[in-house]
Amino acid sequence: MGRFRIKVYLRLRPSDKPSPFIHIQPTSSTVQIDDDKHAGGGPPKNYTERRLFRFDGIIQSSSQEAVFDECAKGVVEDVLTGYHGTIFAYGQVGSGKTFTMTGETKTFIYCGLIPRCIHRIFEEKESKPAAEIKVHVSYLEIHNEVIYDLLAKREAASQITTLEEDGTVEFRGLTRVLCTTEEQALKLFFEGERHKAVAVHPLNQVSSRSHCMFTLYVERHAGMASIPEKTAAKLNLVDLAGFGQSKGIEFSEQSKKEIVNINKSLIFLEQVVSELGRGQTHISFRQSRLTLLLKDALGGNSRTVLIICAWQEHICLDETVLVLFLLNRSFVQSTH
Ligand SMILES: Nc1ncnc2c1ncn2[C@@H]1O[C@H](COP(=O)(O)OP(=O)(O)OP(=O)(O)O)[C@@H](O)[C@H]1O
Repeated sequence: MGRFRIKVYLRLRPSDKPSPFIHIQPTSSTVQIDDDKHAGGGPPKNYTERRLFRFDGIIQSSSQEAVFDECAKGVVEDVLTGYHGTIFAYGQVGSGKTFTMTGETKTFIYCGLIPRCIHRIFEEKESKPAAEIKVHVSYLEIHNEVIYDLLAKREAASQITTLEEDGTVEFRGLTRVLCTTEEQALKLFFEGERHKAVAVHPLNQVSSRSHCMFTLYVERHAGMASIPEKTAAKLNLVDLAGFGQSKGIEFSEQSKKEIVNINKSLIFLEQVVSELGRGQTHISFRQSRLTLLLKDALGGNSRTVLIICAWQEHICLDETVLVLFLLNRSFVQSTH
């Protein structure tokens, strides 16, 4: 299968006092960030040569439903016709990744992409019984470079090993549950959420300390007039742990270890992105659990959407530029 282009969206966390150095041009989907050398802050010196960033879309104050329609709906429709899909959120601590992927779940209007993807898949299953759609789910997290099964007892989870089959990454030992209803899938997702590794961080009271992937495996067992073949595809929904500086902040030994592991795995991710951007023949996917986890998504065998979440506050400007520069350059500049 040929390489699909990865779509990149920027979601800016709402702010009462956005940095005056950030200029958003919604019509051209670009963000211009001014140099702030004189004020002693602003973009890190290495990155000053380029500060205009282009996206497939910029999300500022859209509803959760609008974010689903713009970023995720097309991927889910493709999964229903047999293409693998991946949607992942990346950004600084507290920038809105979990809000984007999970959302606030008490009322549907604030639900994020994962409950909405589940809803759309079961809507299709129920409206087309002749297609005999079967849905399985799994949920894993990578915490300190160990893979845990969020649908099983935590201590059993480190038995999971990764293997590559038919060019896609599979996880041996990971629980996969057949769900016949939307409620069942949602219940498993929320149960898994409760097992995630979280901690208090100065930028976020409930900060994810692990990379999490919820997967829906969708099989169509009977062909139909619109889609004659039987199909099988998976949709990976990934909420990455946030990167962040730890300078000047008191953290426990456990938190320090988590921060080192998170930042290290995100650096490996950026390396892979950069290798892909340069068109290298060998891509170092195997250097961390995270890059292996995202191999399908980045390597071209999947419809992939990256949502970069970012703060607009001036105090976070260095990190915002860094995230835009590192992940955005390979995907977007080469494609527009
Ligand atoms: N677009 C948004 N609209 C409204 N509230 C938001 C938005 N983005 C984030 N928030 C709020 O900001 C807080 C932090 O967001 P969230 O937990 O999603 O960040 P995160 O990027 O997942 O952080 P971490 O990396 O620490 O896990 C939450 O209370 C969330 O509700």
